[in-house]
Amino acid sequence: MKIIKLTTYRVPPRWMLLKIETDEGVVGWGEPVIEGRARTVETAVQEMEPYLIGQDPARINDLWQTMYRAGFYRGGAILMSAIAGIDQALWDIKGKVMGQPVHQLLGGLVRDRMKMYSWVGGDRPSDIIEHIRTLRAGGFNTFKMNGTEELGMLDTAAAVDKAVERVAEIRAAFGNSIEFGLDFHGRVAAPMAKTLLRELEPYRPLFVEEPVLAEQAEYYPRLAEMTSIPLAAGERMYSRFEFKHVFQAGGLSIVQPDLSHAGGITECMKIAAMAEAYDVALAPHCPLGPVALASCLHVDFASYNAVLQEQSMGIHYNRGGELLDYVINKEDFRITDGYMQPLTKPGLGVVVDEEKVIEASRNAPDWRNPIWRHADGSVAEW
Ligand SMILES: O=C(O)[C@H](O)[C@@H](O)[C@@H](O)[C@H](O)CO
Ligand SMILES: [Mg+2]
Repeated sequence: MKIIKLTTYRVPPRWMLLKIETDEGVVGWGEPVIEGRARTVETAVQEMEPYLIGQDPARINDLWQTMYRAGFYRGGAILMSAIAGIDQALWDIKGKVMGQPVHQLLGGLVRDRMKMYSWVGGDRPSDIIEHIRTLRAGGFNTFKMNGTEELGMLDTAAAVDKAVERVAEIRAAFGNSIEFGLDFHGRVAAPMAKTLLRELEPYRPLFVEEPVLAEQAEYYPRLAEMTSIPLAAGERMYSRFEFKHVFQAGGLSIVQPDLSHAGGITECMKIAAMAEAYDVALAPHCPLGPVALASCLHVDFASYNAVLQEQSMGIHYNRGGELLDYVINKEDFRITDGYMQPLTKPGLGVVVDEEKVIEASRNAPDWRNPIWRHADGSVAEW
């Protein structure tokens, strides 16, 4: 079997789907994308084509290593997202050829169902209580929200109180009947992280995500020393070579590699194994589309230390397109009592509505995240 064609489709709300065709008619789908840089990743996928056309899609490991090493320069958000989506599509092809869901090719199920969580509250966390109530009625009991709005490197007690009050309201409304993670989203600089973590401690969030920016990873162990709140990060780390420094330094209780940013299934399985060796939990990041989510789930169902899975149904980014809009087998993505079952169709288990994808790709908007500014006019981390 040989790879004969790669086609990318940028589609609303902010995703990109990749179709890899073979000379025997087997097709694989991937989701190579960096939110807000879809066109850049699209060019990177096109630049990877010479390594793939005419090659045997079964040789995923060789194709992965060639894409990673052959161009001399390597790593980073763009190239690793391009490799990620291609890798996903190659696993999709392999599963279809072998008539097996990908998790079976990864050693089979390590659990019967996977715990999912849902975003609440949007960019500027508001009316969270109602949002949690609605989602709880649908069976979720684990949530994530932004921990704060924009925050200065040195901000006020009032700004800290505002962030803490929101969390206090949640505990007052729901007690310990729900769990929630707080995503600092890189908005909190090191000087403020300690204060916020200390003030949030009594409310016992399930985790705090990106307590500081990934480029400040050396703070993770120091922050972990001063809080009992589990610290999580990983969506802006792109290979096992980046994660290894974090495992060695310690500080993270949970790693959140993104299956569409960190080299795909092949790489994230290696990151998951490294994490297990350090007793670090796995909670793949996935605010994206169905192929990215399916790829996460196959890794989750084959990884002992997978504890939680993000999914984008109803997320505040999904304007103009929802998680399952391009999926024919929507019933396979049902979430019951906050859990998903394994995807059992051959490959990744996503039956893509290609007509809808092609139609939606005709005038897909170029999604960009908002540019926030502090009161003094300087750019704020979004
Ligand atoms: O935890 C999450 O889902 C992420 O922080 C998410 O909010 C961002 O990755 C966003 O997709 C960037 O455009
Ligand atoms: Mg996040």
